[in-house]
Amino acid sequence: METSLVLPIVDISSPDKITTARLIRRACVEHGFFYVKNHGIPEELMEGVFRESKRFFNLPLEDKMVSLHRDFLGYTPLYAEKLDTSLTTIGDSKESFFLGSSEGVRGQCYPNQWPSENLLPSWRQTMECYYKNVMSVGRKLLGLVALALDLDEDFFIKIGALNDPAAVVRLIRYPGEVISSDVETYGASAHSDYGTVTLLLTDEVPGLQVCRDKSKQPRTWEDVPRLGGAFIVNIGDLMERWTNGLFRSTLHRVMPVGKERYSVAFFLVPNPDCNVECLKTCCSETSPARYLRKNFTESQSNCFFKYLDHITPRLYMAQIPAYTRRRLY
Ligand SMILES: O=C(O)CCC(=O)C(=O)O
Ligand SMILES: [Fe+2]
Repeated sequence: METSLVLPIVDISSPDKITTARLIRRACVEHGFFYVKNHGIPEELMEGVFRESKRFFNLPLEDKMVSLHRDFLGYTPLYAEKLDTSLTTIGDSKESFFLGSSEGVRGQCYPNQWPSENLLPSWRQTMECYYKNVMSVGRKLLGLVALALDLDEDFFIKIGALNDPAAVVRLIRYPGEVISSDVETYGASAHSDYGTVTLLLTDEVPGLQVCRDKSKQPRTWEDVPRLGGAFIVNIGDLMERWTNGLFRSTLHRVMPVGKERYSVAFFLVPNPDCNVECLKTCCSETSPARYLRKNFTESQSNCFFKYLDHITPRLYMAQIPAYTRRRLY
C-alpha cells in the first residue's frame, strides 16, 4: 500500500528559534524528514541550477564522459550505481553529477570535474553560486538542529564539523523510459543517506518515497510530495549515530513514473576528520551510548566499526559497501 506523507514545514527564517528547534526535533524523531521554507535562496538561482543541469545531461555521452566521476566528483552514467546492493537489478536508472567546494584544502585536493566552458559557458558560475548558497542554508539548519538537541547553536561549528566540509551537490536525472526487464527497476533503490542532513530540490515529477519502519515486512512506502520552493530535508546516518539513534535516518527510494525527472540533492557531510561520538544530551543512564568501544575478542565480526566509541566521517564512509559500478562504456 502506498500513501502520501504529511510532513512538518519548518520556516527557517523565523526569529523564534526555540519554537523552530522544537518542531525540527519532533520531525527528526518521528519521520527523519521535513520541509524547509523561506531559506532565502533566490528562485532564479534554483531555476538556473535545473536549467544548467538539463543542459549538461542533454550533452552527447562522450562530452559527459570527459567529466567522469573520480575522487568523489563528476559524472556517473546511467545504471552506474545501485544504492540497494541486495538487488539483482542491473543498477539504478539515473545519471548524476557530483560537485564539491571549489575553495579550501578540499577544493584543491579534489578539483571539480567541470564540463567544458565552450559547451556550457555559465555552468560553473551557476553551480559555484548554488553550492555557496545551499551551504549557508545547511549551516543555518545545523545550528537549529544543535538547538533541537539542547546544544549551543554553534556546537557543530565549534567542533570543526564545518571546517572544509566534504559536502557535495548532486545533480540527478532519471530518464522517463526504463529498460524492460523481469525485475523491478528503481530510479534510486532503497537507501538512507550517510551525512548529517540532506537538502533536496526536485522538479514537479513525483517519485520520492519513504519507508518509516524498515523492520516491518512487507515494507510500507509513502510518497513525499514536493512543496514548491521548499527543500525536502532528511537526516543522514552520521546524525543518527551522533544522536544515539534519537534522530532517524529514514529509508527512502525514487520510483520511476514513466516521466523524465530532475532533482538536486545537497549532502551536508562534515569535515572527514571530525569526531562523531554520542552527544552528551542524547545519552543517559536509561539510554546509554549505543556505539561503545568493544573488546576486539568480544565479537567475531570483522567490522571494525563496532570497536570504536567514536568515529569520523572518513572512517564511516570507508564502511559503506562500495556501490556496484558497471563498466558500460
Ligand atoms: O532524487 C530524489 O528525489 C532523491 C535522491 C536521493 O535520495 C539521493 O540521491 O540520495
Ligand atoms: Fe537519498
